[in-house]
Amino acid sequence: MSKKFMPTYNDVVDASACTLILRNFFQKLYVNSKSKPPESTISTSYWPPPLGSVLSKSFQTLANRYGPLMQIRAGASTCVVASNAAVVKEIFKTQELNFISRPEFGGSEYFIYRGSRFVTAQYGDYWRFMKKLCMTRLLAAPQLDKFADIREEEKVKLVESVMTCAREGKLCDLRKEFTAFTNNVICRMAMSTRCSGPDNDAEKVRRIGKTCLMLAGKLLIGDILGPFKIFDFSRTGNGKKLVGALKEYDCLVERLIKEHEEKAMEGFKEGEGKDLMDILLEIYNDPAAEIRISKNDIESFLLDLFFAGTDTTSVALHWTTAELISNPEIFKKLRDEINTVVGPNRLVRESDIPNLPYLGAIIKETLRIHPPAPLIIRECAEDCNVNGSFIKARTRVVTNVYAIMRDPNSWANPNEFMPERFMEGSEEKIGEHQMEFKGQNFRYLPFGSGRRGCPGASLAMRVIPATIGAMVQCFDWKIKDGEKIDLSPGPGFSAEMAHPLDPFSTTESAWGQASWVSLKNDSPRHDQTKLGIARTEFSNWPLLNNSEERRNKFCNTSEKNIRNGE
Ligand code: HEM
Repeated sequence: MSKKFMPTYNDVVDASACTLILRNFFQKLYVNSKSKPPESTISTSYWPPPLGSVLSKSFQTLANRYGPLMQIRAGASTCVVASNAAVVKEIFKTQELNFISRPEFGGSEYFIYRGSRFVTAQYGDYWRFMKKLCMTRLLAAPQLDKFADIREEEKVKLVESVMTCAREGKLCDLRKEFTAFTNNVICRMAMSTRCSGPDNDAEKVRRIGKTCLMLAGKLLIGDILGPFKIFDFSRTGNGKKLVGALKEYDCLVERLIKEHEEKAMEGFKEGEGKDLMDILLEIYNDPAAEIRISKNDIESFLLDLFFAGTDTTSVALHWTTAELISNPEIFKKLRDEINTVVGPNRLVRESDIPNLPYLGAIIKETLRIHPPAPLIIRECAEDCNVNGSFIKARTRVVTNVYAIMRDPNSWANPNEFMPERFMEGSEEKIGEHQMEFKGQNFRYLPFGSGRRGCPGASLAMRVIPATIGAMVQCFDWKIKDGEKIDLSPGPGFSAEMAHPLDPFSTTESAWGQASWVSLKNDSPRHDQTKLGIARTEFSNWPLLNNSEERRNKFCNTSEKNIRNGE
């Protein structure tokens, strides 16, 4: 029952010359394929590459037509897409070991750390050793507890930075603030660096990471284009740039490793915490370690943590803020909960999270409706059958988490933001599995599932609620009358908002209403800290559809700020 799909190009937003070439290509492919026998019993569709469309949404639309397990061919690539809880249970649980590896992504040929990368490592001794290390030491609760001060300090700095913008009448670009915050948290935990100081190493890591992700994304599209790789200029342009960025990272981290080794030789002072690089170097130097890791492994692993942990967390913060601004009654209910449990004299702490169920429900609902990793990619090790359909060894299998967490068969009003569904006693009878993040409830998978699931879930579930709680305590957010925040997801693989919250501005009169209290914090480091807790009115910039108009507006304002010496 193999169905064929004639691609329509309505999905393709960028109607460029390239699209015309691709249209011819896909028409030919479609015609040619008519005479070929189907390779499997899975419904097959031939699909244009992702130029401008939201991949997870497009896959969801195709799944409505072709079923919860379908095969998609785009250019030289074939992949199988799973889109409902029952099918995914078979992949993630019943046949877990067969689907535990990840394929190498586009551009991996350019990765100087090839062979030692963790996120794309094949299931084997190295991956098992590193995963166990993550779960039992590096990202386990006792180690996360040791880093609690770092996260607390960075959260206060974030709040202060947004507040400074408000106080000085500057624009506040929330997306940048959240990215710098998550970047600082992970860089400080991993290698004791942050975006400050003369070297500004964390900022360098952020910039390099961003470049690598952008280039790897382009190369991935090159992968999909197959015969049209030539138009991607990857071999001459993006590939070289990627190698360049990775070499820059290599130099930076090698220096940091040297500094860490020198520090270890001197010996740690009492009470001085070890960061992840210190722990990894200990394992590197341990002759009895189960697996001997190299310095290359350490560098590559830290880059993976950075890739996997920074954007996902900041995107979740961004989406949660957008939903709270769009839903003032939910915002008010949350602030009431925080006022009752935490009070007005200190910021929400991670230890408060268990006592703030509505805050927890809001974060869970955000991760359901706007998953920061909407498509999970694995690879099938051996020929097998899933849901009665044959899947060939080495096939890429994409789990469409976005579609699963918006499946009307699993969720009431799936496209509505309703945190109440995650509260105890909810009529949705979500069940206790829903309350944890190991992905054993196969209709709720923001962090994936099983042994290959996200090792950073506990960290994310400490950082996101505490940060959102503090932001809700400190700021009032308002949209200009009659305007709405555009909650559409961004194109391609991205999980970001298509139209990020524009830079915010605040008015004098609103600032005049600010009330001040001092921040009381048990941690001795915060004794001296005075923080203004302000009920500040931020007005969202008009959401302009025209990107030229958006750019002009932003540039004009920046220029004005520069002229004013800000
Ligand atoms: C809201 C935040 C986050 C979300 C939604 C998220 C989501 C995910 C998902 C869906 C996967 C794939 C799981 C699978 O294949 O089943 C994953 C893998 C991974 N995540 Fe996260 N993640 C987040 C934060 C973090 C953080 C903070 C870190 C670490 C600092 C991290 C580190 C990783 C790593 C290393 C992997 C690869 C694991 C492996 O291949 O075995 N993530 N994450």
